[in-house]
Amino acid sequence: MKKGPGSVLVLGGARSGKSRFAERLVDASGLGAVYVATARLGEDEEMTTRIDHHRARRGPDWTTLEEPLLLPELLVREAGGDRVILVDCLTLWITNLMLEALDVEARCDELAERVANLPGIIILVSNEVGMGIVPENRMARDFRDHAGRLHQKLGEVVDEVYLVAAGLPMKLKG
Ligand SMILES: Nc1nc2c(ncn2[C@@H]2O[C@H](COP(=O)(O)OP(=O)(O)OP(=O)(O)O)[C@@H](O)[C@H]2O)c(=O)[nH]1
Repeated sequence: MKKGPGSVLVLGGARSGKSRFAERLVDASGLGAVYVATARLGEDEEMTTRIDHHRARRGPDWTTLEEPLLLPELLVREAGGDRVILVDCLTLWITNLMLEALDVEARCDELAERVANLPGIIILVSNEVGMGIVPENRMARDFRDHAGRLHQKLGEVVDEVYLVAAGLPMKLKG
């Protein structure tokens, strides 16, 4: 990964090892680490346990920010300086926008524009959800489409793209 300004998209399925890979990129940069979680805390016990594991793995050197909705705004505030920002994950952000009935496409356009223009290193983690059969449920189909469209938009503007499967990253761009 570049040490200068740059942006990276890390895609993968559930439990693919994408978060761990993204964290390794941050560690390798040697810069201050900011973890931006889009998950809402306290949704259920199982999620709380997962989050505890993530926090323990990251350790005390990371700054953690939790932002379920206002992600572009947060990046504008936090990007730049001697920090790397890791956003985990975009698919949960899309879910949160959908549950609030917000304009997902407009927010995704804004995110891609910010990522293309902000200083510093930004690493975005997202679930590749489009490879299964077409869901019967309308909301699930919309979600899948939003995620696919956002990944394409970001794929155009970021410097590097990886797809992680079985814990192994495959470089798609950069
Ligand atoms: N609110 C909050 N969420 C967190 C924190 N740390 C991690 N998370 C959330 O945990 C989620 C990722 O956890 P998992 O579901 O275990 O990851 P996964 O995608 O199944 O697995 P991998 O592909 O291996 O990363 C992300 O949505 C994060 O937002 C935290 O400190 N606070």
